[in-house]
Amino acid sequence: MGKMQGLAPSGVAVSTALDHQQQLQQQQLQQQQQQLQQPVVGYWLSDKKRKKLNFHVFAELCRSHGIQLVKIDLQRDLEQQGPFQVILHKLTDLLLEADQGNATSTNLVQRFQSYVDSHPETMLLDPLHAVRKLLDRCRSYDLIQELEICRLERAISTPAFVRLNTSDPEEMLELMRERHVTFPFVCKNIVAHGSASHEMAIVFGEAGLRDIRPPCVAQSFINHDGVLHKVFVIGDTFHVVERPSLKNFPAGKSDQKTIFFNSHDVSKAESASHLNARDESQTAEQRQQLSPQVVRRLVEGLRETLEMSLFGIDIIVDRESGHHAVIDINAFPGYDGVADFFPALLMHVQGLLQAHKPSDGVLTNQRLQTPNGQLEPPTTGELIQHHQAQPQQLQQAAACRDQDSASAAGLSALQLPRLSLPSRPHGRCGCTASRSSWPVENGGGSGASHLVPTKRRVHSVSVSPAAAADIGMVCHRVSLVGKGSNGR
Ligand SMILES: Nc1ncnc2c1ncn2[C@@H]1O[C@H](COP(=O)(O)OP(=O)(O)OP(=O)(O)O)[C@@H](O)[C@H]1O
Ligand SMILES: O=P(O)(O)O[C@H]1[C@H](O)[C@H](O)[C@H](OP(=O)(O)O)[C@@H](OP(=O)(O)O)[C@@H]1O
Repeated sequence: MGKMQGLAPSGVAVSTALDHQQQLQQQQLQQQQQQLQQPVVGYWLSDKKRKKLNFHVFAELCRSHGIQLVKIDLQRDLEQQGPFQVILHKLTDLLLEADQGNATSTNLVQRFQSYVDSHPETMLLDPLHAVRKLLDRCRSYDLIQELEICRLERAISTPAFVRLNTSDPEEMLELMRERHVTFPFVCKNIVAHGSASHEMAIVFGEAGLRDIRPPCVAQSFINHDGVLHKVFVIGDTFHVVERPSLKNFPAGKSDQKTIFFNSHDVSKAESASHLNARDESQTAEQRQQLSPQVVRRLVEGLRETLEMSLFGIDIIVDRESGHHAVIDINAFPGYDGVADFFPALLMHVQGLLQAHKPSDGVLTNQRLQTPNGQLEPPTTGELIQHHQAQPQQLQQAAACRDQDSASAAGLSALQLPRLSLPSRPHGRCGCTASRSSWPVENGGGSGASHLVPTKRRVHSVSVSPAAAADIGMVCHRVSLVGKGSNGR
C-alpha cells in the first residue's frame, strides 16, 4: 500500500478515515443500485408550465415513492438520458412548430419519436399521434361528433361549427347555412393550442363577418348562464371544476358590434370581466345541471377514441334545453382547481408501472417478451391502485402543490391498496376505458366533493352527492369570492 498522506502516529485516524471512505463508497454503490432498480419517469414540459405546476413538488412526491423523475433535454441524445419506463410530456408547441415547417422542431420531434419507437417498453403520456388529433379544432369537434354518446344517444354534442377558409361574406353565410351555424357565433383559431389560439371573437350579424380573419372556425354560441365545466382527466380518474364563462347573449342576428376577447380572460378561476356576468335570475336548483352520467360516458368514449390519459374537456350546458355541449378538448391542461392532481398523476404512473412490471417483481428496463418477441400486453384484471387518501391528505398534496418547500411526506404514508378492474389498458398510453371508483366525500351543499380550497371563487357544484358518488366523479368546488376555507 502506498505511503498514506497525513499518517497519524496512532494510525487510528487514518484507518477511521479509510473506514469512513469505504462506508461512503458502499453507500454510494447501494444508492446507485437502488436507483438502478427504481423506475425512471422522464418528462418534458415548457419552463412556463413546469413553474406554473410547481412540478418540483411532483418530483419530490415521486422520489418519496421510489420513482426517479428526470427532466428530458430534447437537445441531447435520449439514449444517454434514459432508459425511461414512462415519459410525461406536453410537446404541443413543438408539434405545432414542426407541422408548420420549422426544421429544428421537426428534427427534435423526429428524434423524440424515434426514441419512443425503439423503446416499446416506454409508456408515453400521451402518444404524439393522439396529441396531434387535438391540435386542430375542427378535427377535435369531428371526433366528438363521431362518439357513440353523440351520434346515437345525442346526449351530448359539440355546437354546430364550420371551417371558414374564405373572407367573402356571402360565401361565409353559405357555409354557415350548410352547417346550421347561427348568429351569434364564436370565431376561433383553427389551431387549438398555444398562446395564439386563445384570441377569439363573438360575431352577432353579417356586418361582423368583415371583422374576422379566416382561416378560422365559426361555432354557434350557446347560452349557458356563464358557467363552464372543466373536466380534467388523469388516467382512470376525472375531476370536474366549475369556472366562470361567457354570459348569455340574445339569440339570433343583431347589429351588435363584434366582441373580441381572450379565452384566458373569461374562463379562468379568477376571471371577472364584463363578459362574465352570471345570470343570477335563477337559483342553483333552477339552473341546468351537469349530468354525471353523461360526463362519465363522454370521458370513457374520449379515452377510447383519443388513447390518451391526460386531457381536459370543456363542457357548457344549454340553459334552455339542458343539452351538454363540448366546446374544447385540451392535451395536458393546467389542472388548475384539481388540488390532488399530483397524487392522482402519481397513482396513474404507479398503475402503469405496476401493470407493466415483470413477474419477478423487479422493475427493469426489459419488458416481458412473448416467444415472438412481442410485448406481453397487460392482462385483464390488471391492478390499478385505488386512492384511499383522506381529504386532509389530499389537502396536504394541494398545499404541497402550492408551496415551494412543502414536503410530500404526508403522502408517503398513503397506503394504496389494490383493486382489480375489468379493464385493459391501452397499448402504449396505458389508459383504460374503465371508470374510476374514486371516493367522493360528501362536501355538503348541493355538490358532493372534497371542498378544495383554492385561491378564489367557489361555485357549489350542481351535482347530487349520490350521482357523483355513483360514477366516482370527483367534484371540486372553487371559491366564489375571496379565499378558500384555508384562507389561501
Ligand atoms: N360555442 C360556444 N358557446 C358559448 N360560449 C363559448 C362557445 N365556445 C367557447 N365559448 C366561451 O369561450 C371560452 C373559450 O372557448 P374555448 O374553450 O374554445 O377556448 P380555448 O382557448 O381553447 O380555451 P382553453 O383555455 O381551454 O384552451 C369558453 O370558456 C366559453 O366561455
Ligand atoms: O385552466 P385550464 O387548465 O383549462 O387552462 C389550460 C388551457 O385549457 C389549455 O390547455 C392551455 O394549453 P394550450 O391550449 O396549449 O395553451 C393550458 O396552458 P398550459 O401552458 O398550462 O399548457 C392552460 O393551462
